[in-house]
Amino acid sequence: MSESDKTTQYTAFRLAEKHFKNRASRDKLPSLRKYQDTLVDLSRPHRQEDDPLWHAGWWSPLNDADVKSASWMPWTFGKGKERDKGERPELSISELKEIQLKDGKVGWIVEPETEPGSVIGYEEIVARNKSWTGDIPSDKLKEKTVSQLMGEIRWANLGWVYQWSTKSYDLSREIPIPFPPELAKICRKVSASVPWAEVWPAHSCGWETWEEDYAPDTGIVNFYQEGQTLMAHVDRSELDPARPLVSLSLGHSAILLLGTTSRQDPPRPIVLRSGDCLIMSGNGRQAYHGVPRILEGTLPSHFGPLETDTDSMAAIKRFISSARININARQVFPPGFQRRDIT
Ligand SMILES: O=C(O)CCC(=O)C(=O)O
Ligand SMILES: [Fe+2]
Repeated sequence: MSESDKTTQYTAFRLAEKHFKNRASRDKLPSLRKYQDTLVDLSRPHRQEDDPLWHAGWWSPLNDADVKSASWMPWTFGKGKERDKGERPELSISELKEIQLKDGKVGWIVEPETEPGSVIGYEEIVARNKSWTGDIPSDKLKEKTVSQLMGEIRWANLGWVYQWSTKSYDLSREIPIPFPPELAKICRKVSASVPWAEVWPAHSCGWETWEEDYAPDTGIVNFYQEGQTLMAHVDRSELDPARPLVSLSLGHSAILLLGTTSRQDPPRPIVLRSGDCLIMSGNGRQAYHGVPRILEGTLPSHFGPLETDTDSMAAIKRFISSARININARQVFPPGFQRRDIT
């Protein structure tokens, strides 16, 4: 089978995943050239020197290993230090709508082509969640030390217990793991800072009440070691298909691919740095998305160890030194719905 036959078997989403996943060129981040027209880089710092991505050489022509054409070379005009690293091109995000957030910060609206999701309804979601069987550890598993497990942990639950393999919540338990009130406060504050009428001027997807009643009750904390990925998916196990999902990034930067309702459409790469916040809401909740790459060498310097670190802070910093953490807060039960007896 020829190379071109092989590539036509893949969806556009899969091809983008393969591009960003590719670690064949050691110490080289994937080239951005193919995607630069659509790349969203949320918090482009004013000084490149302050940007761990720049330090990691993301913008360097040396990282264009997979591109043979020499016709695109904004790099060649770099001076001094910049010549070594490559100059960061002015990537345009001008086609994105910029919004003034109520807390004075700036946000951007990315509109994937998606249809509104249908309200699944309590019965269906309960039926779906009934298929949750819990995790039965295989008896072939060997004992592991805590540090071995720390390298393997993929996610933890806050609130209702979520199982990635079945994409369902365990609603059989009466009381979920408590959702940390401080985290709920942060997520509510983030959501309240969004002028929703400007985000959804032509749709009513329920945003009119979010300022009062958005209250995340569940969070998935995803842990990614360098080299680990999250495949394309849509999160649709929550009762309301449109309510905000607040996603916070910590540690290494990552590429999140944001597609449409079809995997056949090419996704848009979004750089998520430590501290970035992505909110998925309304129709946007129906978009395929995934994380094909943790960008090595991009840990902000403030995660470096300090003499004064407590033991727990030192352990956290050791973990994050090769990892990214994503906190993904959702509201499973909108107002008026509660877990009913489903047994
Ligand atoms: O890691 C991320 O940024 C995305 C995680 C995600 O899509 C999810 O938890 O549903
Ligand atoms: Fe997701």
